[in-house]
Amino acid sequence: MRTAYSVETVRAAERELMARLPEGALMQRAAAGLAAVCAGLLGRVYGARVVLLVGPGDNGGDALYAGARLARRGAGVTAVPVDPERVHEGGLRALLAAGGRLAGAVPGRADLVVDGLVGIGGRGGLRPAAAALVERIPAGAPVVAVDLPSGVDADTGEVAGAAVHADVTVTFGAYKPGLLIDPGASRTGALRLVDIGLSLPDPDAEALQHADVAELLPAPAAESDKYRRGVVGVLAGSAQYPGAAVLAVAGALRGGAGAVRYVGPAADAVLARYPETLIGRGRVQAWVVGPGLGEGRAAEVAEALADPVPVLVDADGLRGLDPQVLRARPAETLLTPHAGEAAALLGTSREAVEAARLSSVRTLAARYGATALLKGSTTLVAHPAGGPVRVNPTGTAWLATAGSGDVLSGLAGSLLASGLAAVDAASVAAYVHGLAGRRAAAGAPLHAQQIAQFLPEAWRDIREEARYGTGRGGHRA
Ligand SMILES: NC(=O)C1=CN([C@@H]2O[C@H](COP(=O)(O)OP(=O)(O)OC[C@H]3O[C@@H](n4cnc5c(N)ncnc54)[C@H](OP(=O)(O)O)[C@@H]3O)[C@@H](O)[C@H]2O)[C@@H](O)CC1
Ligand SMILES: Nc1ncnc2c1ncn2[C@@H]1O[C@H](COP(=O)(O)OP(=O)(O)O)[C@@H](O)[C@H]1O
Ligand SMILES: [K+]
Repeated sequence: MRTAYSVETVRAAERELMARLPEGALMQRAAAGLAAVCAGLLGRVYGARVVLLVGPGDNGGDALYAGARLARRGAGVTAVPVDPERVHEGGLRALLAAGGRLAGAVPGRADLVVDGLVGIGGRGGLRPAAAALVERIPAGAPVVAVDLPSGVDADTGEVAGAAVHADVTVTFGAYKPGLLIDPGASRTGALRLVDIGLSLPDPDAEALQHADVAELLPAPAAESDKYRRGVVGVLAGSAQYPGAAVLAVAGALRGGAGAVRYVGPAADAVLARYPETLIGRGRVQAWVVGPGLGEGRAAEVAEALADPVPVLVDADGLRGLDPQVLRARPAETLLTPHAGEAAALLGTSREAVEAARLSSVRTLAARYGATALLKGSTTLVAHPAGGPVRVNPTGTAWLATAGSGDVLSGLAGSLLASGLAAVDAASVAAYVHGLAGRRAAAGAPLHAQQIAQFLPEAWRDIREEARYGTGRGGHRA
């Protein structure tokens, strides 16, 4: 599990550790790790042109001390401060003593740029003086961000105005949620964590990795039968959107349940493609409700919600949901909106949800008393009682294709029916779906049926890598 911690938590852990260490020891650990990553990227340090963008706080201090280490190995290091009156004193002294120099403007050429403008002390978008330095970063020069790309909110991943686009981010002590969640995540490039010895409590966000998913994936026991494995009911599709039913069933058939039961007007289309589907009402261990339902189906949605089993609500099923009804349910509810549907549930705009994904998913879960999976560039899963938000590390923007969400809801519902808790079903489904999407796309456009077709391969890869370390991996960073 990759875990991430809020600024407040990181600061508290830092204070606790700093009290037990000589002054400046933590910053030296950070700078040593940063310099090592920079040296690795440069290959040859001697003679390399390194530019440090230096803000007024300790983030600038880290950059200066790392620059001093590179200068001692023969790099030509130029520090450009945002404000020459406010530069980390010890760091500047170290850099100058190592042969580095101070400049008033960003040089036109660099082999490496180090972004030490702001770290966890940054608030809001970059101010004009800092943003002006970012604009002058020489084209093509690789950028290493110190702790986080300046301009990205460490706690949320929100970006208000200008922000650095890093090729590599070297973060200290712990990942911060903003490094894992878009739009911040798309600015970090490759993530490197430098251990500075912090002891940390429970995380604020967490991302599953192959081994975690492998442990959660259901597998039939020797004495299993189709009913014991769980039956998932799919209430989806309409005369207008029969394909949504087919795609939700396609996902559900590949999600671990022993049988898929379809309810709705698209039975012919479903059977034509998947004759193994059971048709019509009957007992189920979980419901998937909503894909392609169209209008005027509220009574059927209400009927499914009245069944005391876990229910996943997606797409048209999300319209006009009553939080009181969800809160009163004796079993878990899982909502799987995209940003537009989440906006409707929260009474805000799609843009507001996309700009603040973390707070949106938390609010949604708390307000509706349901587990919430917010789809999109970074899929997030929140539990109604709080706790760490799950951040999905797999996926590709090629997944933004019609019907992709229907496959996801079928898959997640099938995992619910096989007994996973809603948070696990949601985050495992997003993980496997994202991996299948990447396999299916392989750099080219894909369509939703392909995602479903690649689910077994993704599933197998996860199990194999966890067991033998032989899979092809699934992590974005
Ligand atoms: N603590 C530790 O043990 C360790 C900490 N470490 C390092 O310290 C970093 C935290 O350092 P920090 O607390 O000094 O804050 P930092 O990120 O440099 O930013 C504050 C400065 O930026 C300014 N500023 C703020 N917002 C801005 C904006 N939007 N646009 C422009 N400027 C803005 C703000 O200006 P002010 O508001 O004061 O005018 C203030 O001067 C942390 O990320 C890690 O790198 C490591 O060495 C490991 C050990
Ligand atoms: N920019 C993106 N990057 C990664 N994944 C995305 C992006 N946009 C959408 N997705 C994923 O694609 C799927 C789209 O689902 P949804 O919006 O419900 O589409 P549909 O309703 O057509 O099925 C979700 O799994 C979502 O997380
Ligand atoms: K930075």
